[in-house]
Amino acid sequence: MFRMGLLAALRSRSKESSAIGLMITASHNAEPDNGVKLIDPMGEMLDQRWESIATELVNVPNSALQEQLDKIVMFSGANVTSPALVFVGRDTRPSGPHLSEASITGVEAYSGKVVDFGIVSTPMLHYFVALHNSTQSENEPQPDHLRTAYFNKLSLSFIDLQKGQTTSGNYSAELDFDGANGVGAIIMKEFSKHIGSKLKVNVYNDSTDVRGKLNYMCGADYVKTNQKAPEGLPRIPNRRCVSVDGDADRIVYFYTDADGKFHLLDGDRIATLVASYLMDLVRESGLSIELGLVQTAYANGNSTRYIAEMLKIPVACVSTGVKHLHHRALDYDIGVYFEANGHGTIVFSSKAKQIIAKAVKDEKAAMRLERVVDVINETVGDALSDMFLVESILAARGWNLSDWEAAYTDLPSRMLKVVVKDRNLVQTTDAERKCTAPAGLQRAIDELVKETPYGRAFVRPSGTEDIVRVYAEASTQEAADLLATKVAQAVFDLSGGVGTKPN
Ligand SMILES: CC(=O)N[C@H]1[C@@H](OP(=O)(O)O)O[C@H](CO)[C@@H](O)[C@@H]1O
Ligand SMILES: [Mg+2]
Repeated sequence: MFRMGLLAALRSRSKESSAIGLMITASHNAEPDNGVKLIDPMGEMLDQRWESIATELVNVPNSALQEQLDKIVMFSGANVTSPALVFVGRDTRPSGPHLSEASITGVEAYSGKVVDFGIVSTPMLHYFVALHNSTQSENEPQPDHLRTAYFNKLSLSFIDLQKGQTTSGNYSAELDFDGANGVGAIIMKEFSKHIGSKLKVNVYNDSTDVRGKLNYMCGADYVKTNQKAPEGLPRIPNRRCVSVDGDADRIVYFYTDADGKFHLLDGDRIATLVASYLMDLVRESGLSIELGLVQTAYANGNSTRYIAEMLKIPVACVSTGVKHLHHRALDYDIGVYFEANGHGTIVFSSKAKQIIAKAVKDEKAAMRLERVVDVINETVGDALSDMFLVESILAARGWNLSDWEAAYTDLPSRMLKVVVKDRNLVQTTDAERKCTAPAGLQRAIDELVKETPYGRAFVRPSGTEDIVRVYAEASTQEAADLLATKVAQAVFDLSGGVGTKPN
């Protein structure tokens, strides 16, 4: 953390002293885990070329630290005598204050200036960085002003989007919120003060309970991975529920029906809901704006078919990781991107924003489009901002969750992990949908998929854990489970599996 403080100060200097963000969080992972996310001046993720620089910097021995820093200075052309500014934030982990202190010490050791925001969500810090650099870069940073701007931006546009709703239909303005015992719960309670009666949000898993550990048996990742409701929420039949993750950049919706069956509405569902709504607004307002959607290979096959065949919206598939989705989404006038796990947002080109702003005077649909631009945190996926948008769309359509779910039926799927000696032995191409190494693995997968109706499967090395991930889908859950297991066995046999063979 200390060295990431140094690096953030250096990065600021390499970017004309713009503010750089340093967020201490391990997101959806277990409470004892830790991590750090660096944020570039426009609020985007750290430039990919700096990822390896960061990795090298944390791994050199103390004796080589200065020399390594000098190398980065040379590479980046940073002027070491110019000012540096770093915005620091952290999630609610018990390790946070200590790690935050270490990173602040790093920035200050390199004569950088720190603004410490304390506990914030990851998307908030992204937004603060972007807003400061784009509007206030000449002035002293104003933390309170930035915070207020964030809450106002989202809540005022949400309130506006709720105005003039004619019919509520099956929509009810109340939901149960699983805060994962993290910062999402704190932020949601703050928002409730701003949005008042527009939406009643019952916040659970807000870590007031001493047993409430971050992400433990709750949160968006738990719900998505286990395909079941989190602990800590009442089981009210058909109640609309949401779960966010530990740093509130992911969100999924779910409900339990009257028969006790669990229904998940994940990132794919949010993407299709948002894209179809935006498409309607664009068509209604007659604007010439090109809309596109970006997914990864983990998107359910039926969501992709629905987007391409029913919505007739162009859909692209890219490698896992938000940085890839975000980058590709920038190719469209309006780019909607979501990972199946619920991390995503919308990006609007400046051309799209101009066209919308011009049309606002005489077009109701354009006016709503403009409000959508405002309710969205374009810098990165933001659970709260995404929730406000989904709520506005459900209200406008008069939908409950089963109305939303009726658009298409998910194909049953299964995800497995395989521990191997060296995950880098597995190499992929075609947005990770095919593997090129080890020899014979792709042929084995192809054979297994051929035997499975509606079968699809792929494997890839995780970018965040030392494992190979297996994904399979098929027309039935049994078939998806079987396909995933057989593919996992092939990975185990051909890529140096460790421990017991998947069964
Ligand atoms: C299948 C899956 O959910 N993978 C996650 C996970 O990446 P892996 O590279 O699969 O470990 O963590 C990433 C960071 O949170 C997230 O962007 C991504 O979607
Ligand atoms: Mg997260």
